[in-house]
Amino acid sequence: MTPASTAAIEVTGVDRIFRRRRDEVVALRDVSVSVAAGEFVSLIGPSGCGKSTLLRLVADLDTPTAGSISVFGKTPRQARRDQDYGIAFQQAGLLPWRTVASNIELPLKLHGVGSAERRARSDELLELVGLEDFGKHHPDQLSGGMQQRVAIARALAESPRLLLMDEPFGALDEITRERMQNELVRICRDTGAAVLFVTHSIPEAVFLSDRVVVMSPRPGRIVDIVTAGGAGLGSSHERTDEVRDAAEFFHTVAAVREHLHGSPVAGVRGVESR
Ligand SMILES: Nc1ncnc2c1ncn2[C@@H]1O[C@H](COP(=O)(O)OP(=O)(O)OP(=O)(O)O)[C@@H](O)[C@H]1O
Repeated sequence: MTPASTAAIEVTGVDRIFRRRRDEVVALRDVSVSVAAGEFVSLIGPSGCGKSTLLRLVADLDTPTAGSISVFGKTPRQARRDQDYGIAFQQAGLLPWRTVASNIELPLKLHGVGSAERRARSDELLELVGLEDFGKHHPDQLSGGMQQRVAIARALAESPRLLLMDEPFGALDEITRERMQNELVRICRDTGAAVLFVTHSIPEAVFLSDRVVVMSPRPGRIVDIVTAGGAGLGSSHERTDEVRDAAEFFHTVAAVREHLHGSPVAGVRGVESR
């Protein structure tokens, strides 16, 4: 049993260098960051700064050139075997020939869970993401936002303590996107899952996160970590639509924006300079 104090993710001194013949791309250089159990952390930075690379390393889809990564105190490989995390990426990635319910049940089926238990779990998850009437539909009968909710339900199927999400709402219109953000806040509050979330949207990162990790390009490094809670926005589990109109929200968005553009804001609460 992992002690509750064990971090969900611990990344220490990680480099990822892609080498091909004489070319070398330093995608990540000396990256250290942790995500506590139940914490919501976003990665934000310009295109090509290594956000997806970092997420892929945590998900055991790639290995670091240097440094170490642990997930609940285990190697990423062991965490993957133990189904400690669920993954949701930008494209919902649903199988079109399967119904919504059987898409959600797929990870359980692959791990040998019996059909009655699978059905009970998919009913529960469909309700959680507000799609209880759509289990028998096929993905192409759903809107983009509904498909994303199915993908999130599938990522939650094995009750992971951690979600790895790479721009899951990037393809959605603004209204659906805000609705999905509200849903994700509720789901995280209900399940207590930690999240490592990649996004290009500063307001999305600030709305969802306890901390926003700001990265710089070439080589990808962490330049700042903005603590949204420390900036007066409270825990990520308590965010409601009213937060979007709060002065603290605009102030924190401005702080992240200025750090992205490389000029730290003097006197901003909750900003850890690195
Ligand atoms: N398999 C690979 N082989 C070679 N270079 C790669 C590979 N994967 C990523 N890179 C390079 O590593 C750098 C970081 O890429 P990555 O996809 O992590 O960036 P990102 O911040 O997620 O970008 P975006 O915001 O555009 O999705 C880029 O320069 C990219 O070209």
